[in-house]
Amino acid sequence: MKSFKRYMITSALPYANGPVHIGHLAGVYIPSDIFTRYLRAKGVDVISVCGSDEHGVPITIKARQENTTPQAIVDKYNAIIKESFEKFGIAFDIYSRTTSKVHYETASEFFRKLYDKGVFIEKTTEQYYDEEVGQFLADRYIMGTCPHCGNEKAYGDQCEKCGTSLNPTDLKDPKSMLSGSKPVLKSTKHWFLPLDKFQPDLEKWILTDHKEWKSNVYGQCKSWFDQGLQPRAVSRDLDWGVPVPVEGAEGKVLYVWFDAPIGYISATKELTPDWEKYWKDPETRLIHFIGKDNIVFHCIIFPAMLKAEGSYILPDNVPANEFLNLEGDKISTSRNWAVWLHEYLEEFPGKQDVLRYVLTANMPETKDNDFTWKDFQTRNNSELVAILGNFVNRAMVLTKKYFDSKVPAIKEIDEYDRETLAEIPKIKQSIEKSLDEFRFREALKEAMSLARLGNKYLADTEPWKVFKTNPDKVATILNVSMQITANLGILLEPFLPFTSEKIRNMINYSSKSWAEAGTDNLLQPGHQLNEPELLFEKIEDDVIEKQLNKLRKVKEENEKANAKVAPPKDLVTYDEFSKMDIRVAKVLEAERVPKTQKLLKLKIDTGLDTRVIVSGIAEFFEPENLIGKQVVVLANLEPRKIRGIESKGMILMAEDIDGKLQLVSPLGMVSNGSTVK
Ligand SMILES: Nc1ncnc2c1ncn2[C@@H]1O[C@H](COP(=O)(O)OP(=O)(O)OP(=O)(O)O)[C@@H](O)[C@H]1O
Ligand SMILES: [Zn+2]
Repeated sequence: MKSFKRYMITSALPYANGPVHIGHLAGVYIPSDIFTRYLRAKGVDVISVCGSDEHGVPITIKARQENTTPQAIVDKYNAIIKESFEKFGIAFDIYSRTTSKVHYETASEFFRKLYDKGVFIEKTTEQYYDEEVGQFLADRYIMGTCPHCGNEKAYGDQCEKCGTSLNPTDLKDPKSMLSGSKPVLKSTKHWFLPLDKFQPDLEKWILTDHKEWKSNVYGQCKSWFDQGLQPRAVSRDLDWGVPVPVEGAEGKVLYVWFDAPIGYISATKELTPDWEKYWKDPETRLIHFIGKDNIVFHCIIFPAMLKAEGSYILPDNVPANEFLNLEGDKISTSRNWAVWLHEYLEEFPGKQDVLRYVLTANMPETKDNDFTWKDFQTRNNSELVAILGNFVNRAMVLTKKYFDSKVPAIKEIDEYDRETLAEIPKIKQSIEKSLDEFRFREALKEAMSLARLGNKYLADTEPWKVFKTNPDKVATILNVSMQITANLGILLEPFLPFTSEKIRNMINYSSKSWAEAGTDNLLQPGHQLNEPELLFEKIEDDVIEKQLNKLRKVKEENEKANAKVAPPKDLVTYDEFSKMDIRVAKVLEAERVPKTQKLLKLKIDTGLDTRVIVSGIAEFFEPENLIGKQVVVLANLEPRKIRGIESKGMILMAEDIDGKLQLVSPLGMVSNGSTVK
């Protein structure tokens, strides 16, 4: 790898329309923090910046909903987010915000420079305009009927029911969300960044020159290139954001994804007058930490902007993570399905490192991953308490008991002691190798293997049994144990900064310099230790149960909020109803239709005959559980071929509001073929 003089680390700017949750930490801020702390411990010249992303439409919508101003919304969440990061030890050099004065100037100048160089394409397009309010409507401000699925609450950019991405003009019966009126099309001018022109350069830069990037990142970039890059509008008709700094752009602001990444530069500018060195000197290694939904912005759009500007370096790596889920469901701010950091801090005071540990151990590095409270408890109790905490505590307490808290000198040393000490530099090396490759889970595992080593060493050597007969042996054992403890104090620092500090305080060794770790004589004989202190405590079942109950409540509330009974249908005559031949039938055989997810093939006895019905219920029933059950069927439905199988009739089901199906069956025994009327 090319060697660099300094590092510029950025972490995705959290969007200031809500607090931060465990997904944010696991996806972006913990990896960024581990990496930064590691570099600092090595004495590398590094700056790490972040800040709140405070523009864009969702913030204006939230302000409108809460009857307040966008500024009030971002002030509130910026403060909460900033404090959560500080308390979790996420050690940015600066946490800024995109509403800062420096940012307005920087983003404005950046746009202006590209404009003056003639980079942009100017295009006039037709866009929806709300005549009552006198404002162009952002895609998210338009609601209408989805042309694909008929959902009446589809947005101008996407139908959240069927997932199709839309243009506002695709919607049937569009309505302005500002006034409820029908919007009209009106022409408006915008500036587009011609990404297609940058494609050859970007493609070579990533696909040829950065084959070492994580495969999830590389793969996503490749698929963007394969589709072919298109010009992208970088301005919006909106009154919240950085005004487009050119004539004739009144009422227009920079697109939030044009403005946000420039926030990294502005934050650096606020931090140091030396900022240009970190952004423009090719000897700086620029690294963006982000989650997977931000890949295109950091690997394609922002680099295109930087290239167009001309004086900036491009990122050397973008080690994006996949997503963290919570108890099997996608984390969601709007559905309150999250573990919020500010709440965790109140409910688990002093346990920041436990969460840091669990989130690192489960980091969604190569695929989406799940956070569960049960796993949180297990990792705390059987790893942090039983291994790391137990080892350090034993080493400290025994040294206090036998040697008055002074590190004893090695007297006699055997093969096992030597082998144990020889592991220390090896473990340090593997941690480094993993960190250098952004494999944080692996790195943490290696660091913990040092604690495991110590724990096993003490269990095997049993100094508490040996002291009476051979105190010299015990001196050696505890010297070895204290060397391991001291190494843990340094090597754990990037991962568990609070615990590492506690260890270093206990052993009276303040340096966390990475260079010092990896040796077997960090603590000299006679070195005075401080009082032992417990590092972790057991987490009991009731604590976990409380968290699970909290989530259950959220689920129930969401279900209630979404509960919607299907609308009534038109009236039918008795004649129409009586045409339906509805019968009780018994399931004789049931099997899955091969190569399908949803279909079951059922053989049933209708009393009239034995026949086959294909039913789309495989997601809800195991075939063997249906056999022998009485069901209700519409017997005279026209036969239909499904997957080559003739299906005669339909099994009736009750569909719950969440889409789950239940069989309909007579309450008492009746014979097959009984009619339902
Ligand atoms: N569940 C998650 N797992 C991993 N990374 C995440 C997760 N949620 C958000 N991120 C990442 O955190 C960074 C900041 O997120 P941002 O504030 O933009 O929120 P978001 O993606 O809108 O999330 P949310 O909808 O939950 O608020 C982004 O890089 C994003 O990819
Ligand atoms: Zn739809």
